[in-house]
Amino acid sequence: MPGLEHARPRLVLTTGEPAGIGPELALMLAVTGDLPSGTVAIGDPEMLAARARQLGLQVRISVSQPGKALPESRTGVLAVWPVFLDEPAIPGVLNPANADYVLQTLNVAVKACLAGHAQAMVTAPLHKGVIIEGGHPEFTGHTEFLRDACQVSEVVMLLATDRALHSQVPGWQGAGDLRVALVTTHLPLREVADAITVERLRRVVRILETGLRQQFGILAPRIAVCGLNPHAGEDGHLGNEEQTIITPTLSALRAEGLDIHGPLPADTLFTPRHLAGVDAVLAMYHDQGLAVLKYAGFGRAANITLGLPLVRTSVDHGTALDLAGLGQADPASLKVALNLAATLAGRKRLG
Ligand SMILES: NC(=O)C1=CN([C@@H]2O[C@H](COP(=O)(O)OP(=O)(O)OC[C@H]3O[C@@H](n4cnc5c(N)ncnc54)[C@H](O)[C@@H]3O)[C@@H](O)[C@H]2O)C=CC1
Ligand SMILES: NCC(=O)COP(=O)(O)O
Repeated sequence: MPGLEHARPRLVLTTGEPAGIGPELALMLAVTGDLPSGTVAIGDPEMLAARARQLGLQVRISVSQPGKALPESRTGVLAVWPVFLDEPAIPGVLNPANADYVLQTLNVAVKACLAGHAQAMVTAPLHKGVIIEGGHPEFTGHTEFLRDACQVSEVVMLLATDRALHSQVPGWQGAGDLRVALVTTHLPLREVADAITVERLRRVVRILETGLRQQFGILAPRIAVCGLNPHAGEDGHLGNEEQTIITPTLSALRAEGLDIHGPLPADTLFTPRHLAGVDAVLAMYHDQGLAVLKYAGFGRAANITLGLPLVRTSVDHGTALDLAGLGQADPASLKVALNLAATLAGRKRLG
């Protein structure tokens, strides 16, 4: 958009499930002046103003429209592109009638990024179940939604703790700071093994390796890959996916020049000796990788979707309905996600 180009990247922040903690986390960061200055939130302005009043947060909601000039974000001001709720939101109480509202905030963000009105999108948490109940049975998460909205065939979910987000951390040993990517994302465990195919593993490793180089500036990423089964299959006695799929695929990728190790037993891969020198761990499924990541750094990590034509980051937590409307949720992960988005957007612009 000529004439509206920001010195700093514009970040669009979807405020997520309106009954969850997303709206109040955005408001909290506005109060403390921790929103990067080009940030604009997407959500219902009345809901945001009401949540601020309820929590006693002194925030002025400044409404604008995509493509129009924005007031600079500054302490006490939350710039908002409006999307309107279908029904009033009650903190902690899910309402499927607002599922379309949540998806609409994502559509506005994607459109803005693809049109160049924003340089990155950051997502506060949504509730997958209520979106499904609200008439979208195919919905499984932001990651897959963005893959489809951007019309790419594969994306990769990578979570990283705060320090590991910066590739040049001297002496990073992996003992407490991690980057973890997933081969499969939001699938019932029963379906995971069938989803691990040579083709998918190949595509995921390629996207991960490219993302580590291009987005994190790691020249020759070293990737360690978990096995699927206990003890990486125990030579085929505890499952054969390692022998039939994972090992041959990794060997082929190694022959193509990738610095890739495994499959390694997942229970010992996440120990300092095995993580030394490793830039990212590739886990086969959601809880195999994310349980460890969250143990290492819950609340100070961010989620990045690799393989999209736009920059997208997110928090490391969910909607925390038990905390919504109480003002007790910690905004630290949202701050990490916003700062990471600004860094990645800046790099993309330069690169
Ligand atoms: N990026 C996203 O949109 C994500 C969405 N979700 C969704 O969130 C919903 C709830 O998921 P759960 O598994 O219950 O995870 P959750 O992260 O919402 O809650 C797990 C526990 O962590 C606490 N917690 C979460 N965020 C916190 C914060 N910022 N400060 C302090 N404590 C916090 C909660 O109070 C709860 O005790 C699900 O529908 C899930 O799919 C989960 C993860 C990411
Ligand atoms: N646990 C991470 C997670 O579920 C993130 O999901 P999403 O970003 O794809 O919505």
